Amino acid sequence: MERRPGPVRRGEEPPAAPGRPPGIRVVGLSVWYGTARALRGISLEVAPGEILALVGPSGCGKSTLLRCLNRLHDLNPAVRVAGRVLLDGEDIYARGVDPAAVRRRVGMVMQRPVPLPGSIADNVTFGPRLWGIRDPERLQAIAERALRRAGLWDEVRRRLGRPASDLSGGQQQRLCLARALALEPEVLLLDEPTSALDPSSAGLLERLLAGLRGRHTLVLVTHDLDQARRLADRVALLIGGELVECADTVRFFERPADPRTVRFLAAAGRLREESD
Ligand SMILES: Nc1ncnc2c1ncn2[C@@H]1O[C@H](COP(=O)(O)OP(=O)(O)OP(=O)(O)O)[C@@H](O)[C@H]1O
Repeated sequence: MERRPGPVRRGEEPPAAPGRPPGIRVVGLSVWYGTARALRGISLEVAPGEILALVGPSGCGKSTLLRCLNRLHDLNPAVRVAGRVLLDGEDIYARGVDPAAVRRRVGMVMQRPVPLPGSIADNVTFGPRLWGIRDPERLQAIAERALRRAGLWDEVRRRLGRPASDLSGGQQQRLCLARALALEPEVLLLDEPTSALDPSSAGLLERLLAGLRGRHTLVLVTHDLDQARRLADRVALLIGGELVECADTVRFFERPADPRTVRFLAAAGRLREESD
């Protein structure tokens, strides 16, 4: 099987061809915002091509963990990250690894769709243009492919030059997905991607994400336990910055091992009674 190269070092062209997506291994990861510790020695693995859902009460550190996986905290000097994050065995925090190249391999979709100023096409081709692709035909092909994969092509094909802000909220979130997919990321991080959407747009996005399984490795932060159950192959529960349990989705919901998981699921009304 084709192996992808490791994290790209400064001055190298990042990999673009999709092959087997990488596995992720998080080892002893801790994060501090100033002196406040937000993550406490998290270790977990994400298998190549699977969807891992991160769940837990508000403030438990889900988004903090997600932002470690593409070195987004590097942009905030008040944040300290300790530990390792390995993509196919290579530490993305190793000396000489370019964070921008990591973020190309590890794309992200945020909770609220925030289109960039400019047209629909400009939004989708933003990343590829940043990485030096100039040929208009190539950019158009990239935009079409990404918009198709994000389920938006048929709705926007005749108005690619219109402002992205003209789109509905649900369309804007799919545009953000297209913008991330335009760089052919191997890993996709999703921070509550459907929570700001109406149920129909949320359902559509969820089906699109399910379709990405296998071609990308996905890590999804969600408060929606039904969504985690529908989408994820495995679920990880964080409480107070600690990893409580990481298990196959069915086992997580039906036979949780840790009493704190049992309490969390019971409080959310998601624990089936023995007699069920
Ligand atoms: N930029 C920041 N500066 C300071 N503290 C922060 C920052 N971001 C998060 N925190 C703190 O770190 C802890 C974890 O926050 P985080 O956003 O990762 O939790 P979360 O589980 O994603 O929460 P939610 O479900 O409410 O989005 C919280 O105590 C939060 O207040």
